[in-house]
Amino acid sequence: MSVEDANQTAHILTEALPYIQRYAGKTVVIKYGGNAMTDENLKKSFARDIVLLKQVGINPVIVHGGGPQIGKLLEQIGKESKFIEGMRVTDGETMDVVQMVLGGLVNKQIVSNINQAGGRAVGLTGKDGNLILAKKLEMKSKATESHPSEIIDLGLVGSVDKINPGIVTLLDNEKFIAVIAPIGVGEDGVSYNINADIVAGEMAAVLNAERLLLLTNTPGVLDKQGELLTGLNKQDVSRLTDDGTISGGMLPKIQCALDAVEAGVESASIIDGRVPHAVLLELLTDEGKGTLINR
Ligand SMILES: Nc1ncnc2c1ncn2[C@@H]1O[C@H](COP(=O)(O)OP(=O)(O)O)[C@@H](O)[C@H]1O
Ligand SMILES: CC(=O)N[C@@H](CCC(=O)OP(=O)(O)O)C(=O)O
Repeated sequence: MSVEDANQTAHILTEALPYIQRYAGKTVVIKYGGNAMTDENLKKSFARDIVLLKQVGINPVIVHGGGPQIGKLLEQIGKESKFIEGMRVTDGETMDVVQMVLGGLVNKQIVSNINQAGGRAVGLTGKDGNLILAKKLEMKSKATESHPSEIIDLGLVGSVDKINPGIVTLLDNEKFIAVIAPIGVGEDGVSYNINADIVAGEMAAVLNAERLLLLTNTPGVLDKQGELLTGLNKQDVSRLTDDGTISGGMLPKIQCALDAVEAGVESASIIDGRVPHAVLLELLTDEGKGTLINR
């Protein structure tokens, strides 16, 4: 290694120090979106980042999605995916696929990658330890002059009723990393499909997290010209939603980010999970990019 390279490496490591000191002992909730799980190398670098955070005393809690992966299996069994305002319409058969993909394939792959990287991950769904109590989501259509607001039936789509974080805290105390699939359980034992962004936002609020990071497949929230919006508050979001700039999967993402900061999370960031080591860059360097959401 040349002297210049060595200096550069040392510079990067020392740059991380104030960030490590700032976040040591704090919880960071990381939403790992299905769209950010693009290739194997990226998944492995994500896992290494998480292990590194844990190693330096930060407490990462992972909430993952898997929308595209659910869509792929549904397609294989000849079922079409249908979304309304970023939420998957979920009948009984779809719910079985959701549980297989989120609670099984995706969850265990993340757990396995973290463990391969030297960490101690434990996979959970919201059913484990009654972590996520859910109820049926009540979505209403927007009222227009000619149509009053109507209830939209999304089937087995849930909203978070209550989070019992005991199991997550217990795992953290024992130096494990919790990897959570967004499946909730109703009072009657019924399973609900919950948008992963919503679970991540609620989890961050309940755990008093310092940061919420939402990893997705865009550089952040973009304006109508496709330019990155680096900072947004509640008023900006409501304007961008009303004029249609924010739509589809970005709707629950931005809403949960706002809810989390309103509940006391220091800040929420929507970042590009397709960039290798996006988590480390965002948390431990001056290089963090993406959209920062504040109160
Ligand atoms: N203003 C916007 N800026 C960026 N992405 C947007 C915007 N409005 C809608 N989107 C869509 O939201 C998507 C991200 O949400 P989603 O597909 O649910 O991702 P994830 O699987 O990471 O949760 C983007 O890929 C994009 O298609
Ligand atoms: C109700 C609802 O839409 N649930 C989502 C759960 C997975 C998810 O949120 O995955 P991403 O984060 O990858 O989009 C779904 O079925 O796709």
